[in-house]
Amino acid sequence: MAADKPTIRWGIIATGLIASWFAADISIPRPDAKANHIIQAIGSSSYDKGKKFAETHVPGKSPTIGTYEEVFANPEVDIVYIGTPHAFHKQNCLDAIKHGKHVLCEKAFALNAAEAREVFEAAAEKGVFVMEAMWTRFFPLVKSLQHLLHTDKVIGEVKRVFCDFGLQQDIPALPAGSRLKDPALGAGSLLDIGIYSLTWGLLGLGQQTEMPKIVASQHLVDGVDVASAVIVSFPQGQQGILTSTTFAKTPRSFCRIEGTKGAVVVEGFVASAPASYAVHLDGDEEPKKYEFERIGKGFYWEADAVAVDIAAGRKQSEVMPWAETIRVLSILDEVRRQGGARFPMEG
Ligand SMILES: NC(=O)C1=CN([C@@H]2O[C@H](COP(=O)(O)OP(=O)(O)OC[C@H]3O[C@@H](n4cnc5c(N)ncnc54)[C@H](OP(=O)(O)O)[C@@H]3O)[C@@H](O)[C@H]2O)C=CC1
Ligand SMILES: O=C1OC[C@@H](O)[C@H](O)[C@H]1O
Repeated sequence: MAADKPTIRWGIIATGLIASWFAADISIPRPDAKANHIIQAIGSSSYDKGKKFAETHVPGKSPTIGTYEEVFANPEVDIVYIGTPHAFHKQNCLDAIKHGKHVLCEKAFALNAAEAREVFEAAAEKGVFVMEAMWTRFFPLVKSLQHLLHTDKVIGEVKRVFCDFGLQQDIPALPAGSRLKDPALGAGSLLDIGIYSLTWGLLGLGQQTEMPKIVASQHLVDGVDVASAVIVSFPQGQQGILTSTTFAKTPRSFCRIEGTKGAVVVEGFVASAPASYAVHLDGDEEPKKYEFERIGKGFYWEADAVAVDIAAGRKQSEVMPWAETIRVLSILDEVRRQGGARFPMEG
């Protein structure tokens, strides 16, 4: 373990898909890691699930297995990683914060902006670090793209971003308790995958912090949105045309950013770290391709950033600050207001 880097001890709550990806990824030895990551504790609804999770995804180590509450109360845990369904994020965050733990909570950070505000107020009062795990914002590809678009302005003024994310999930065929089907768990394509289209749209259009004008339409099946189409418009005329669906797997996902001098196409799956983007400048015969390598899936980029922020005493990330989580959720709130998707606990 490198002594010149911060060391952070994680408590992971939930043993589902994302928790398994996160645990495996931060355990990968990386020469360029910015932090040492220790998985200190696993919290689960079932001891057996926790034990199996540890054996499978944290092999050779012996994290403490317990309930969520035991993870929150564990003095050897610095930060709690929350990988539960959307509907539980607010309470899980509040419980962790109450025990003085830092928090990294999966996207979507909460069901709506009001819930997120409640969590950030609690974090500010307790003086702990909290961040939404919108890992996309930490990809080296995304950082490179933002620099190319907004610092070097290689394609001129960005005018439009098109982003679509489709995942084929046969929602009616899923079991009743699935987080993708049950509105009480925060189900719906918008919070699950539409949030990626929105993220690429906001990042592609620039660093605006204001709320855009929003026009949205959703298609609901049994109260769950299976398709969402959103147009965000900013005062200078920039527009994001941002869609998501669980009807079909759209061809490897898609993101195209158009400027006054050319366009950028992001190639690959926009929810996992894409491998490349291509810059098509007006008048050029061939696009210029920028390629990015990674090991594992790439969750360690956000985890490293969190560890570095905490070691520096910061309470928020500059890359995914509280105000941005609230802005994203406020946009999603408005999309659902226009589109009709409601969660039962919202009344
Ligand atoms: N960043 C990314 O790429 C991804 C992010 N996500 C996000 O991660 C979160 C979880 O998604 P995912 O891992 O796919 O979900 P899963 O359904 O695979 O896992 C959720 C886990 O939460 C726990 N849980 C607690 N209460 C319930 C309940 N009532 N019903 C179901 N599970 C419960 C369970 O763990 P236990 O029983 O051990 O307590 C369960 O295994 C979501 O916010 C999602 O948007 C998901 C996939 C990818
Ligand atoms: O964040 C996500 O990305 C990958 C998808 O499989 C998953 O449903 C979603 O939560």
